[in-house]
Amino acid sequence: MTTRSYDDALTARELYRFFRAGEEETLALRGVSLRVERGETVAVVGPSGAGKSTLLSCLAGLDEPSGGEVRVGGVRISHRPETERARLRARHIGVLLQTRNLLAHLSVRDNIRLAHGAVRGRPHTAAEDLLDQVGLTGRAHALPRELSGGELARAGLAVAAANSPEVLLADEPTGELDGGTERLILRMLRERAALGCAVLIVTHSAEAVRVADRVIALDDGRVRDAEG
Ligand SMILES: Nc1ncnc2c1ncn2[C@@H]1O[C@H](COP(=O)(O)OP(=O)(O)OP(=O)(O)O)[C@@H](O)[C@H]1O
Repeated sequence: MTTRSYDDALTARELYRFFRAGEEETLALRGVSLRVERGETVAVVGPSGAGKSTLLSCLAGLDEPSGGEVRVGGVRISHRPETERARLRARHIGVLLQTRNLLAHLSVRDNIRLAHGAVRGRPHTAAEDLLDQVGLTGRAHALPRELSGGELARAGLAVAAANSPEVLLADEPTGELDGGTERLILRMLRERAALGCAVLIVTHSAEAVRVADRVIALDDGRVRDAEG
């Protein structure tokens, strides 16, 4: 039996995020609180504009919430200088964004190796094993521009998982995949969770929702419902 502790979880408390453009103000997050335990896979769902990507960016420390806080392994990542957030992210968090996360001039394998080198002393999974897990064996030497949308997402996931992060965050990891490849990716994410990772995915996929331990529904910047 695994021992679970509050500090091991990814936690967000009362997150607010306002955007101001000229006269116009958008409240993308209106007091979102959530928690993801080690070993747990959580799916975040909701209509377009609900705040899902904004939430993921705040959880990853890529964006600063206007209010509230985010903790990873008990350590606050929000409301810190960007360099500190980047250091914490490199050490503890793997993130796949909708804009994807590969450097254009490096092959898929070199992108993974770059992620390996980002933090010393962390266990990392060999590039070949990661490519196998995401179904990209044989594409190690490809440049990002030579990959399809679905392949880019899978390569990005391999990079996100390279340093065995405690928290894995992925925005639409299976959005452009056929059924078989989607199941492969969901299995890879579940395996990461089984190794003790806290996995959170933003998704519109019914299959991803089905395999998640828990679903958090966002609507208009608020958590509407939680099941599981
Ligand atoms: N940088 C920004 N500046 C201004 N408004 C923004 C910015 N980023 C997001 N928003 C607004 O915040 C709201 C939430 O956007 P977000 O991208 O988080 O939604 P989403 O649920 O991920 O949508 P989708 O499913 O379409 O990707 C939207 O109204 C969006 O227009």
